[in-house]
Amino acid sequence: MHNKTIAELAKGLADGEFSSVELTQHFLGRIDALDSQYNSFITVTPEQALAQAEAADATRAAGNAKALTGVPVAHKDIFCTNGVLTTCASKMLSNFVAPYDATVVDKFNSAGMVSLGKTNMDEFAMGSSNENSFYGAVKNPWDTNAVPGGSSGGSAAAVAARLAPGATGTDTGGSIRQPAAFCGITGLKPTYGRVSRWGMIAYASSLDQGGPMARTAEDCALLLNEMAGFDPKDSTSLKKAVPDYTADLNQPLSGLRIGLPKEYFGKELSAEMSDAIMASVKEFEKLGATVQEVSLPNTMLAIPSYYIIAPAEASSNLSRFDGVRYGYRCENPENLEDLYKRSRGEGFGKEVQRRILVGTYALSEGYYDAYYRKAQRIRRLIQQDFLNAFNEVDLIMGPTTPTPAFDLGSNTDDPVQMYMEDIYTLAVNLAGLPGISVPAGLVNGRPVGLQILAGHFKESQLLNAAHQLQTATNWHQLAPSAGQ
Ligand SMILES: NC(=O)C[C@H](N)C(=O)O
Repeated sequence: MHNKTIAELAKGLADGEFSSVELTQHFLGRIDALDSQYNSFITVTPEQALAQAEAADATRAAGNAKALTGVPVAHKDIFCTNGVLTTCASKMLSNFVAPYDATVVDKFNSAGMVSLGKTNMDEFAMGSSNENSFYGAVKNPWDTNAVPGGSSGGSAAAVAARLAPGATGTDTGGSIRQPAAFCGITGLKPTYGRVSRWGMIAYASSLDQGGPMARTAEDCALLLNEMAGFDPKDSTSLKKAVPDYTADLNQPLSGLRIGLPKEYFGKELSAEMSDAIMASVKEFEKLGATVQEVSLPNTMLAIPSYYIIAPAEASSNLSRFDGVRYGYRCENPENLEDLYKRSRGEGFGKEVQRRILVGTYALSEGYYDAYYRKAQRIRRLIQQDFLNAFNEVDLIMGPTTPTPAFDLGSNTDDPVQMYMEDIYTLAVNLAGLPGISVPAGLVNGRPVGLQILAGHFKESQLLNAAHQLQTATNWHQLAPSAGQ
């Protein structure tokens, strides 16, 4: 059962091949038996999952099932879940039981879906390797010496190891796409404003966006159908009708214009990586697409710009964790200042503290113009680069990451090297665009991802291209031995 896609599971449920309770028990059993190897879950909720599964089976028996009723998934532990521990992988929130559901969680529940539990992540979504978790690093199911990517590393590892058929993720600078690439699954970052951020613990509010992670583009389309839509509780969610994302999956690709940014194929990309990506591009040519070079001249500025803007917003968002209202509180504070200092000093991990310091500095008087304002101006130029390119082509393609998954511990002493991992993903968030990472084969035995980008709100086009690739090739079916 665990090797079936969400589309196949939905069909199996509809055809009465198995019940949601059976399916849910099967995945809970796998988590129990296998997750000690990967550490992909922070919290597993078997009782709630089985209650939801029973309710789903009853709904189906009454003839009221919807498309994904009874399908189990996992939620990144950044989404608030009513009555369930919601930690953001931080000691700061290690005692926080959310009193309400995030809109995304609520939508999944209303669709009759089952939540297996909450997945591990980099603390407050800050990281590219899932090594910054208070609950310990997540291991890549393809090779437990390798990182799964971050920050949605638990979601990616759980899906790759077949512990859940799909999961939610969030992407501020690559956090869905990069772990999807490292774990050999498919992950979609929607257009900024497409999915509600309400109840998704804020990191950098002008960049954060939730999205689906699953094994196939078709499954991502099914999940996005349930996630997307206007939410009056999120002022940045957009009032725009949600199409059926599965409707265009089989559109032919003849005449599709693909742009390859020359900046994405520079010397930081190895020949093996480039060959893997070009093999996918060749498949699109066979499907009738044309390929041309495009330029995104400000690509290299995405890293310095993002790593000012994201920490600046984080320093403001994370000021709410003060040891007073909720979350971790230090023992025996001497006075209010001591309470703030020690609660935050003890409750936040190193990388989170680094970003709060960088962000506070960048926003401080005298430095604001030199850093924050400048970063925002660069952001505008980066967005313009994409708009110019999309005048010439329909989709942009390139690698999701410069390398396959690196070894655990290999970048932890060098934050700048870790930030460099995000070179191809950050600009997409700065521009608010949608992007998808799809499996594109293996390099040195570890998965690599092809990133496909489209104009604002063109998720259907991305999913169509990704699905056609997955119809013509079988890279998305490769499984780590753990998943067999
Ligand atoms: N949150 C993300 O999208 C990951 C990115 N590497 C960051 O640390 O900001």
